[in-house]
Amino acid sequence: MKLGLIGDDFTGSSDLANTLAKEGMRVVQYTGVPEHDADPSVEAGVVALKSRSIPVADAVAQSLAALDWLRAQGCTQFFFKYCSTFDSTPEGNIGPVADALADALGARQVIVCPAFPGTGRSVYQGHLFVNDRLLNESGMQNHPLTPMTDPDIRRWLAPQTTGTVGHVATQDVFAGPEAIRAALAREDAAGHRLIVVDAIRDADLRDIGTAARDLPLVTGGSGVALGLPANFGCIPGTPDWQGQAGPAICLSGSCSIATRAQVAEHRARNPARELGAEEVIEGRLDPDEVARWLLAQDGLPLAYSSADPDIVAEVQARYGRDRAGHAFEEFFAATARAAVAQGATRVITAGGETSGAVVEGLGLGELRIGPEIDPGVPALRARDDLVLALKSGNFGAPDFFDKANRLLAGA
Ligand SMILES: Nc1ncnc2c1ncn2[C@@H]1O[C@H](COP(=O)(O)OP(=O)(O)OP(=O)(O)O)[C@@H](O)[C@H]1O
Ligand SMILES: O=C(O)[C@@H](O)C(=O)CO
Repeated sequence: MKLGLIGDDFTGSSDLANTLAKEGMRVVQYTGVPEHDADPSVEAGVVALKSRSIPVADAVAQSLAALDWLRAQGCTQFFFKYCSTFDSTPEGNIGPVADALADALGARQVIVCPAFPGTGRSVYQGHLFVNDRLLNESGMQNHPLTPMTDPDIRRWLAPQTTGTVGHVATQDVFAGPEAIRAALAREDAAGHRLIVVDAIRDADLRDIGTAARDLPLVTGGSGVALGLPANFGCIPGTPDWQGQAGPAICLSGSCSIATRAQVAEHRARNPARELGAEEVIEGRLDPDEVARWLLAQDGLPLAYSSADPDIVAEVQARYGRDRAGHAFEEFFAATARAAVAQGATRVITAGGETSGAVVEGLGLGELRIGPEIDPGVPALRARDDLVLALKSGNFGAPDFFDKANRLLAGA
């Protein structure tokens, strides 16, 4: 293994694996830290954690355990993947995990770059944009777990790290890899270890990748991984894919804007069942029964709890944010388990936390990466009889569920 990657959620990890696979790396996504060594043919190993919204100390401990395993597999460079919308709170977990990994590796000049132009996320003069909106006006200010209320990544990161935050601005990035290297060295000399790097185009990300060739640790969204495989001599290509026959189900616990639009579009033409917060949280809904309902439908069935921000706020005020979140996640995991036990072979999930709960609930250890469905979302093979698509909240075209199902089926 050459490149060792640690993802703070499962959809984000598959987004990252997708980028590396398209750039020609042989990549596998692991659910948590594996207990065995990797197959020697794997060039890039993505250890998917569910560490974005857990207590800081747990996120740090899990990330360090992942780092130990990746080091033991022979990796020479490491990557910490977080969300392209920099999902975190003033306590963490991006800063503390980046600090801990940098300490363990003795790394300096640690790039911090959430940009992902393919999905509209760019970093300009230290500020994160989603398309033409600043992050804090993009809808992310209403995120149920990590509301993002400041678009200045330097300012948002500052309270999360023990050091000071540096910046490599667009004018240096546009000047190419040598200028980026020089700017990183300048920020290092000024005493900054975590350095926010601007990027607004894929070409910028490739140049940053070239500049990062000898850096032990890079952090960011999947975008900044774009330029890394070339440093290992990889050549872009399309991963192989064998379609999977059998029944499909969709599960959505994401309340993000893109998912809510996808749910509305899907519901208009397919069987869809809304999971009521009261019933789920108070344990009055049976996941086996919901799984039976899903498998009894014609068309592509969807079970969802996706709701508008005012409804989510009411649910959280009544039950508490964590209790509500966990109840839905456990419910989706149990429903997926029951549906697969009853014969489902294609499972499409929306939402990072939701997808993580489902993959863990299904006990899937390794995911092989197939072709891209939409930017940031690959087809995944878990077993000979089970394929998945794990969609990040704000990713995907309006008809994502249908599109994913067609590609997973090999149509
Ligand atoms: N109706 C609801 N009321 C309150 N909380 C909900 C509701 N539906 C889902 N949730 C919770 O909101 C959280 C949504 O997070 P999740 O990561 O799954 O989606 P997302 O944030 O849109 O995706 P991503 O992290 O990929 O951007 C989960 O913890 C989920 O259980
Ligand atoms: O980077 C992104 O936006 C996604 O991969 C993600 O992590 C959303 O949960």
